[in-house]
Order: sequence, then C-alpha cells, then structure tokens
Amino acid sequence: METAAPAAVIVAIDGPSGTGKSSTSKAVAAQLGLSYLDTGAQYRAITWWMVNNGIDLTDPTAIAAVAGKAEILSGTDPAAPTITVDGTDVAGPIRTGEVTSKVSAVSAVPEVRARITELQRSIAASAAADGVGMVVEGRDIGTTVLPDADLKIFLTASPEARAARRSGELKGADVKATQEALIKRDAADSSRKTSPLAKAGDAVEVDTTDLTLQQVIECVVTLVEEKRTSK
Ligand SMILES: Nc1ncnc2c1ncn2[C@@H]1O[C@H](COP(=O)(O)OP(=O)(O)OP(=O)(O)O)[C@@H](O)[C@H]1O
Ligand SMILES: Nc1ccn([C@H]2C[C@H](O)[C@@H](COP(=O)(O)O)O2)c(=O)n1
Repeated sequence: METAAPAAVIVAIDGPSGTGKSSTSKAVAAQLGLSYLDTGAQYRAITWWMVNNGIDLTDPTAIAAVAGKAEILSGTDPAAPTITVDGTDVAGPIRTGEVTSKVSAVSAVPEVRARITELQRSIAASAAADGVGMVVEGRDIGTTVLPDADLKIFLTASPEARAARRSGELKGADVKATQEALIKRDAADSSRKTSPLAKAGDAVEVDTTDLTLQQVIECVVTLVEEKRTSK
C-alpha cells in the first residue's frame, strides 16, 4: 500500500528583528522539505534599488512613484535562498548598514507594501499548488499577507538577547549601539500605519530569549508536524 505524501502546509513566522526568524525558518523548511521565503530580503532589495537609483527616501511620494519599477526575484530553496533585482544578485548588498537603516522608511509606504505583498502571495500560492508548502518569514505574514496560513508563529526575545546575537554576527560591533538601532527599527516597523509588525491573534508565541537555536527549531518542527498530521 502506498503511503500518502504529507499535505502542503503554509507556515507564517513573524517577530521583531533578531528573534531568530531567518535561522529558524530556513532550518525548519530544510528539515521538513518545504520551500522558504525571506520577505525582509524583498523589502531590502527594493530599498537597495531605490538607494542605487538616487530616490529621495525622505519623500514617501517619490518612493511610491517608483514602487513597481524593480523586478525582484526570490529563490526559495532553504539550503540556498537567493534574491535578485533586475537580474543582479543582491544577497550581499542588501545587508549593508545603509540599506538596514533605510528599509523601514521604504517598507512603510503603502504602494511598496501592496506591490511586495502581491508578490509574496503569488509565491506562497505556487508552493501550495505544487503540494510542497512553504515557511514564510517576516513582520506581517500572519496578520496581512497570509491570514489563512495553516500555522502562525510569533518569535520574541529580550532586546538584550537580540542585540547580543546581532553583535556576535557583526563581529565586535558595539552591543549598546546595536541594541539601540534594533529598538529604533522595531519601533518604526511596529508603528507604521499599513500592516505593522504585529502578532496575529491566532499565532503561537515562542519566547526564544533562553532557548538555543536548536531548541527553537525543534519546537517549531513539532508544531508544523502536528499541524500536518491534523490536516
Ligand atoms: N535562539 C537563539 N539563540 C542564540 N542565537 C540565535 C538564536 N536564534 C537566532 N540566533 C542567532 O541570532 C542571529 C539573528 O538571527 P536571525 O537572523 O535568524 O534573526 P531574524 O529574526 O531573522 O532577524 P532579522 O529580522 O533582523 O532578519 C543569528 O546570528 C542567529 O544565528
Ligand atoms: N514582512 C515584512 C518583512 C520585512 N519588513 C521590513 C521591516 C524590516 O525592518 C525590514 C528588513 O527585514 P529583515 O531582513 O531584518 O527581516 O523589512 C516588513 O515591513 N515586512
């Protein structure tokens, strides 16, 4: 007798910066054979394009006017996620301090969000239609982009833990300055009018402050497997 393939499952993982969304999402997707979408990388990519094209990022009208210009493509293999803008690999350039400090201003503009949200929904719909399923991580996935996701997870961690993780990653960066920058970005992302960073009412909250990355991954894998079994 043939065993039925597991049903496609769509998982939304949201939370503030440095809570472990990317690391957890990639590992869970790889372990369970799902695709993976980093929606922050898409907002970073459009911000990179705007910086490169000299757009005035203090002017929301100027940002809105060019929101549809760049072609952004996301590769969704969790072992080797990719991001290109008009055919150029921007995986490195989108992680610079300049893009990080400007991405909240760009991603707050409703025309940018409408355009990127449409792109995200179509990528997730393809993964579901192919029977593969996907882990989608960001800030507004459970609330706005995919409100019907099978499972929603909201990761949190203390600002101290998040800053220590980021400083470790940035090799020797000042922890206090890193924490201030992170709090500032979260405040901007949480207070914008259009689909702010927020926990969906039906999301499972996981506080990762005192958990190792491996423990968080195991926790999320268990939640996804339970959801798959009950589908
Ligand atoms: N539970 C954990 N314990 C220790 N370190 C962790 C944990 N989770 C993630 N990290 C580390 O913290 C850093 C930030 O993690 P990650 O990039 O996954 O966070 P994020 O929520 O996606 O951040 P951002 O939204 O800013 O992209 C990485 O170096 C990662 O290895
Ligand atoms: N769904 C999303 C994902 C990301 N953003 C914005 C806000 C973040 O500060 C920025 C970069 O995200 P990161 O790469 O740090 O995860 O992109 C958003 O508004 N909505």
